[in-house]
Amino acid sequence: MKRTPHVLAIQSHVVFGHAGNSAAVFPMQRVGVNVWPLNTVQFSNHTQYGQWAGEVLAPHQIPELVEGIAAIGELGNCDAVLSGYLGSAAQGRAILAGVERIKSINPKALYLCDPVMGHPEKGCTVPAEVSDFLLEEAAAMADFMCPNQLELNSFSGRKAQSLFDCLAMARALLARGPKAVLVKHLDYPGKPAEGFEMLLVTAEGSWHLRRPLLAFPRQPVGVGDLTAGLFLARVLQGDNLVSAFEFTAAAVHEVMLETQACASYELELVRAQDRIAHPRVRFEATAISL
Ligand SMILES: Nc1ncnc2c1ncn2[C@@H]1O[C@H](COP(=O)(O)OP(=O)(O)O)[C@@H](O)[C@H]1O
Ligand SMILES: Cc1ncc(COP(=O)(O)O)c(C=O)c1O
Ligand SMILES: [Mg+2]
Repeated sequence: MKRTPHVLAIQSHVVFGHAGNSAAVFPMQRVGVNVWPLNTVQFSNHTQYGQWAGEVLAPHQIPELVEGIAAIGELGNCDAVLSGYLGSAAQGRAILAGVERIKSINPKALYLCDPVMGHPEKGCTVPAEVSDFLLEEAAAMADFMCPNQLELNSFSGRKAQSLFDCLAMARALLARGPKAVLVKHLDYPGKPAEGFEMLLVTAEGSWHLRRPLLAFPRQPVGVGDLTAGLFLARVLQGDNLVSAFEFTAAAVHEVMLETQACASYELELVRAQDRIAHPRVRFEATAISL
């Protein structure tokens, strides 16, 4: 029988709704992965509501929790680490120390870093020390990075001017160490208005994918976290990177369709669960080059 993969997922938790682990854990489980959620914050709701209650986990808790798992002899069963929103560079360094510890016991373990910097237009940004940390330190250790275009622009210090420019930026990030860069959401002048586009860049090649752009009165939050979690889950299930990319686009689109049909602001993950596991739609990634 095929072993069930295990993922240590280090990101935020919201009590109500879906963002961070609250957007990623259930879908990862639904596609067949055991998830160990390590919640970096516990907030009442995601921050786009403009108000929330709750607390940030003290940075020393991250190594303590990882050591606790080591102490019961289970850390070597960790197949991958997923990290999302970071409150500080210190929290990021604690995560990298955990990744290093896990890779020393299980050299095959993977690390996916979602370099969350928020959307300036959504009113959510991270301190400069966090973006420096992501580019200078996390990229060197990550097997996969999943920025959106705003995050990629921020790494590059300029705005992408074309699709090929996005590709060049993703390749520059790839050159810092990861095996693959998944750009979850492209944005460039001249992008067709009716499409939502993504990019996968590896040492072997680059692939572009377009799915329909759906209209929402308020953009749902947590889509990036869902995307990163599903991509990692499918890679751990044995998909090649292009198949995992195509699966992720389809499964996320199914969630967006269900969310739109329910006129919901929060992602309809429970209602869409069968379609997450078995998407009815399919989008083909097409190879592109510079
Ligand atoms: N098919 C779609 N149609 C319309 N909006 C979408 C679609 N897929 C994702 N989105 C929206 O696009 C943004 C996704 O951007 P991305 O950068 O991947 O993630 P996030 O902002 O969640 O980290 C979110 O605002 C999400 O609600
Ligand atoms: C607590 C929390 N975690 C994570 C996120 C990131 O979500 P997204 O996937 O939309 O980038 C947000 C966005 O507002 C948030 O409030
Ligand atoms: Mg995001």
